[in-house]
Amino acid sequence: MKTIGVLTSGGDSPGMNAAIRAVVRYGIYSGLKVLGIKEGFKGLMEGKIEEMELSSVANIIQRGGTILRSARSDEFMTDRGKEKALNILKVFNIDGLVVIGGDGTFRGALDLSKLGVPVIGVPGTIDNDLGYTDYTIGFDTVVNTVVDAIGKIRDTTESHGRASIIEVMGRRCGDIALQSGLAGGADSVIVPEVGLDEVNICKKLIDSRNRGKRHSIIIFAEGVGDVTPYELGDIIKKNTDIDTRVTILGHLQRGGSPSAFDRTLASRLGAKAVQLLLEGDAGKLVGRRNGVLVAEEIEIGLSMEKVFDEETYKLTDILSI
Ligand SMILES: Nc1ncnc2c1ncn2[C@@H]1O[C@H](COP(=O)(O)OP(=O)(O)OP(=O)(O)O)[C@@H](O)[C@H]1O
Ligand SMILES: O=P(O)(O)OC[C@H]1O[C@](O)(CO)[C@@H](O)[C@@H]1O
Repeated sequence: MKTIGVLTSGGDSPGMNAAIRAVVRYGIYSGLKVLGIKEGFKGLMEGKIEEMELSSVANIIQRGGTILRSARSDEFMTDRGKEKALNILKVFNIDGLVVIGGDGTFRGALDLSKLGVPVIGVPGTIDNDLGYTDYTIGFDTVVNTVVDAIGKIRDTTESHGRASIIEVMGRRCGDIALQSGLAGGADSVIVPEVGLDEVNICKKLIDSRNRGKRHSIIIFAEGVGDVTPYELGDIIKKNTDIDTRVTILGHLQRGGSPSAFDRTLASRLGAKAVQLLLEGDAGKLVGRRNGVLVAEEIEIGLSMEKVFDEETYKLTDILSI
């Protein structure tokens, strides 16, 4: 193995830069030439590639976003798109590839692996929606960002005696809502894994109001579906007469400097990805389970079920009585 490429794909996540830095520095330390592929699989198909030096990744460990930029590409999902990508990999003599992204990115990696490309996936997504790893890079930072936002929203919610519904990201996975809900002392957490029980939410609000509680915080995961946070606000007003406000945290959650946890995870996983390529042990996803770094076959890692943390869900409910 002489030359490796690295790309970031899907939604960016805080810590992606730390992972790029680790791949580049560990690669160069190991005697490899490292190429940075811009804009994910799209940039790969278009040959948007440049050599990375030690200095290319200086001063980025603390920065959010991704210096390689990210993209989502439908064309890459076609046979023609993958043919283009394979061609570019040959033109640039890329012997191994590190892709940093979420489950969609890993499905793309699996396709490339089946076509004979030695590829390693590094989990960079805020959603924490992958079953084979306890944490994805970016999740910890986002939870801290959301907890900080909850604290600020709580101040004004309390002053006005309202209920605040705060929508957080996480397409099909309630982990961001769940962890930030517990850490932020939310009264209710609504996640796609459980769904919305508006009767129970209204009952809880009335009970706590009757006990003298002046305000409530409801965390609403964006992937819940049928009812929007605004519709939930209307339902609450109609059934409890409690004034509600909705805050959609949106992309504010994905920016900002990564936490120490995410920087550490990204650094360790980026280096492990390069190690596996050097050992000829490609076609894997790297991650962390029970504090230990792991590597799973891409297909197996993708098929591992993401287990919903019922215990934390119940605890959040109990502690908010
Ligand atoms: N089934 C698939 N087969 C091949 N390539 C795929 C597949 N699904 C997604 N991809 C490629 O991976 C890219 C990123 O996927 P996606 O938009 O789902 O983000 P992601 O990697 O899941 O990250 P995030 O969880 O942050 O959204 C897609 O734009 C597409 O090019
Ligand atoms: O960047 P976009 O295309 O708005 O995507 C937003 C989605 O990406 C994620 O941030 C990561 O998958 C989701 O939580 C969110 O639904």
